Amino acid sequence: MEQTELVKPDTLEDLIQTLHKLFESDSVNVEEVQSIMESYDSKPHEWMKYATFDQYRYTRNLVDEGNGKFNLMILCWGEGHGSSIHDHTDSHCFLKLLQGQLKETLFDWPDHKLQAGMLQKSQQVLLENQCAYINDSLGLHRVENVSHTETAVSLHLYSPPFQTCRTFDQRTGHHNSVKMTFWSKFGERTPYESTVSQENN
Ligand SMILES: N[C@@H](CS(=O)O)C(=O)O
Ligand SMILES: [Fe+2]
Repeated sequence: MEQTELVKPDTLEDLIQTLHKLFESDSVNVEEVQSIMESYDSKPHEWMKYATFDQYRYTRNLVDEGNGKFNLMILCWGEGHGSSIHDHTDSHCFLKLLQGQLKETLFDWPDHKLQAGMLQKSQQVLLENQCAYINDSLGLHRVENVSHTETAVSLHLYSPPFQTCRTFDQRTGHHNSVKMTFWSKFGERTPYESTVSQENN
């Protein structure tokens, strides 16, 4: 298989260009994508225009549509904001910290026969510039900004792109399908109508 030469991206723009190259082929090299995302040193002035916060829940801000191969977005987490336990609709999910810290808790898929609650299987704190990876075969996760004093900003890449996911009730293991929306796209606030059903948080 052809290997793309990996050069550390100096800017967010460089990173986006490299990601476009890496996703030209049909197979995704997870380690390669993870390491290129990790090697970008976050510089707030480069992503500031996408970083818009909501008082009540984390926001999803679309940065790039990756020629239809991936969605790249910036998520902004206020103090104490977190997601529900959720899946990633059979896509690859890369999650890089641009600012602050996030706690990621992993869960196994619930066992329908047992009808029991969901037990967490591991937990990690992601630090600035780190890049985590998950897909449905590794399990489900919940992501939280547990800080009471600091916000957090993360860069997420999903391939292929998806618009719905499933959220899970930790106590019962029951799930719901939820539509995922963007608070802003390419730096412009999304009109109100299309943001009303954001429910993964
Ligand atoms: N997967 C979630 C964010 S996270 O909690 O990983 C989302 O795209 O909204
Ligand atoms: Fe997630």
